[in-house]
Amino acid sequence: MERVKKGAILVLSGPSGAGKSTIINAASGEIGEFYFSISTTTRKPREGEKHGREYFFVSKEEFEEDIKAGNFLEYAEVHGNYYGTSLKPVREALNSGKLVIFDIDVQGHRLVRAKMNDITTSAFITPPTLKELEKRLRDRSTDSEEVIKRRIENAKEEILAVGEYDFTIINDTVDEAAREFVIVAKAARLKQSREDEEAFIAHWLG
Ligand SMILES: Nc1nc2c(ncn2[C@@H]2O[C@H](COP(=O)(O)OP(=O)(O)O)[C@@H](O)[C@H]2O)c(=O)[nH]1
Ligand SMILES: Nc1ncnc2c1ncn2[C@@H]1O[C@H](COP(=O)(O)OP(=O)(O)O)[C@@H](O)[C@H]1O
Repeated sequence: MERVKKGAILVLSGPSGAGKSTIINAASGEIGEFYFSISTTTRKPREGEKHGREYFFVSKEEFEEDIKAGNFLEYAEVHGNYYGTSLKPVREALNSGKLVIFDIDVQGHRLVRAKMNDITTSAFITPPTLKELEKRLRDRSTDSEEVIKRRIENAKEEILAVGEYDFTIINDTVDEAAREFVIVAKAARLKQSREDEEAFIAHWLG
């Protein structure tokens, strides 16, 4: 009997400006094949963002339709907007044995844990200090001062959830944080096939 391979999940969370996108991009060539879950959001696109690449940008009404239809694996309100993970593509990627990477907030992480704990690995990423986070958010120049202030206030809450994650990555330099992310992704892959424990045992027994 062939050992059936099923996918695994890697959740990356951290405050706005932590470096989640930067680290995933920097490490993407080193972590083998993976599926990045593109979320749906009611946030307005930033300059340079493309529908279907960073996010699926929808109206509040469309998002609420999707909630009603049961289309989301999880969703949450973050910094005053809705963000959600569509169930269908994630299910397909997991069924084909892929590592699925989520960039979602601490509420989303709790929901994924509640549903798929046995195949989930998680990492919380943060700059070394709140002060450095503020500096990076301002230097990124993608958000208004009002939006930045809100995100900094939320960061003070989000950091309290750091202990809920398997790993913490301190994003001091991009190179080092990306190297650590590669190790975390390898660890996440070790949870592949855990769903199929019974099939594995049957195969092992011969
Ligand atoms: N729960 C949940 N959170 C999400 C999802 N997509 C993105 N987020 C989180 O929403 C927050 C804001 O994301 P974004 O507006 O892109 O800002 P950024 O973190 O500054 O790049 C981040 O903490 C993301 O991790 C999702 O599908 N579900
Ligand atoms: N190690 C680092 N040192 C300095 N700047 C960084 C570092 N990592 C990321 N940045 C910068 O900080 C900003 C926030 O990073 P980003 O990846 O957009 O964060 P997130 O996706 O978590 O919101 C970006 O302008 C990015 O270029």
